[in-house]
Amino acid sequence: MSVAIDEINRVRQQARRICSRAEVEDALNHMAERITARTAGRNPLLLAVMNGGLVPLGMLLPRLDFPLRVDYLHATRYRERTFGTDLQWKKRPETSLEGETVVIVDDILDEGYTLDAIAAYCREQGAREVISVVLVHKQHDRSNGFEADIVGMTMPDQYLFGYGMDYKGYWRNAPGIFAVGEEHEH
Ligand SMILES: O=P(O)(O)OC[C@H]1O[C@H](OP(=O)(O)OP(=O)(O)O)[C@H](O)[C@@H]1O
Ligand SMILES: Nc1nc2[nH]cnc2c(=O)[nH]1
Repeated sequence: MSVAIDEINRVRQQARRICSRAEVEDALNHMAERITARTAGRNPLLLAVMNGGLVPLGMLLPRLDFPLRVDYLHATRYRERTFGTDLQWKKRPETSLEGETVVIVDDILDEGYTLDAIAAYCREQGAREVISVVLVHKQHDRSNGFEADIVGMTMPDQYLFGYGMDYKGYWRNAPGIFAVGEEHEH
């Protein structure tokens, strides 16, 4: 998809900051404590859900001081748009999941279909336990009912970017969590 860089800059300028960098860092600290309590000593395999899971997992790793391994998978429903459709698998994890304690890490749980399908896949592959972790859980009535085990923050029903979450492929790097203005939501 080609997007005019002017639009990308405008979206950032017009966005509302929902969460500061310090607030996100604080949420990451709490998430790391909960992941540690749940999985330290179990030799877990952490899976980043690319692309958005890259940032929260990268920021969690130095906060987790026990033996663990890291792999990734790539599955996407939004594909750089602001609405989701079918889940497309681009890459399955390389590591065998048989008998593993698997920790799936993603940036956001919105309608729930992405993590639901990934957790189901991990179980089908023989994972011993599957723990899902998200930085953000968005609140609305369109959820499929899937709940993550560890949630950093809950957020209102707006299209968000920053800390892994993109706007048309951009601003995953934004230092905070921002809601795009309504004029850019679709
Ligand atoms: O709960 P859901 O409504 O299923 O949506 C959540 C998913 O949407 C985003 O991924 P996206 O498909 O945008 O791909 P990305 O990770 O490359 O941004 C996000 O990273 C989650 O994986
Ligand atoms: N960037 C981004 N990706 C999403 N995927 C599902 N919901 C969202 C959202 O609000 N922002």
